[in-house]
Amino acid sequence: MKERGLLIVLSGPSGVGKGTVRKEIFSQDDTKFHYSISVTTRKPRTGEVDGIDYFFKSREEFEEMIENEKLLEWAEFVGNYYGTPVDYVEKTLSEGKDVFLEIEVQGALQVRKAFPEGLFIFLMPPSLDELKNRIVTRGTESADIIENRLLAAKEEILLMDAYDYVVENDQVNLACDRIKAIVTAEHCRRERVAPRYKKKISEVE
Ligand SMILES: Nc1ncnc2c1ncn2[C@@H]1O[C@H](COP(=O)(O)OP(=O)(O)OP(=O)(O)O)[C@@H](O)[C@H]1O
Ligand SMILES: Nc1nc2c(ncn2[C@@H]2O[C@H](COP(=O)(O)O)[C@@H](O)[C@H]2O)c(=O)[nH]1
Repeated sequence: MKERGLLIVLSGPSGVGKGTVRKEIFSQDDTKFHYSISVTTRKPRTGEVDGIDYFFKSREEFEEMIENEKLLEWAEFVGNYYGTPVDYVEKTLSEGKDVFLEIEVQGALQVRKAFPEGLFIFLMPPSLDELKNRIVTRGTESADIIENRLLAAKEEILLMDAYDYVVENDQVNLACDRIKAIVTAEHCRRERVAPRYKKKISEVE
């Protein structure tokens, strides 16, 4: 039977740079991760494409997916539903490929329960002032939604201890390198390299 892939979960407060870091990682030639496209009831932002950025659904459609157990996890975040289609994750992992989720904290904690063997990374802003600066500068949300996302961020940051790693996103390229190094180390630790070395050691003994 094929060895299952690694489930990598990148989470953190709104505006910290999860999407930016994820896109940078996926733009690099050596990336072998498979991005799980989420489902949301949020309206598309300018430039966002259905089936690439998200699968955009109505609330009724989303609730039907919950009802039919089509989601690995889901959360209502500042007025919209977000969720991870379970079939894609299961199929891709069973093909031995690594799956990359970019999700908020409530969802990540649900995935932790379903996949305790996953790799959970929390992306941290250099400061709360910088987080606010980033989300305001992005210019995609109204002032009241920004306020609510920043309020949520304060609660979310308190949960960082539930993650395996905390990575600071001070500079995009550095955050990407840190995440890629963590995944490589995790592969070595888990199954790829470690058993080979264990075998070599037992041969010496
Ligand atoms: N290291 C960085 N330094 C400066 N600006 C950054 C950095 N990383 C991301 N940004 C900027 O911060 C803003 C928010 O980034 P991004 O949309 O990737 O955040 P996010 O965590 O995915 O947000 P959300 O959870 O709301 O989708 C963007 O304008 C992005 O260009
Ligand atoms: N629990 C989940 N959270 C998700 C998922 N896809 C995205 N997200 C997170 O929602 C917030 C808001 O996203 P935005 O695109 O409206 O800015 C952000 O933290 C995303 O990471 C998901 O499938 N499940």
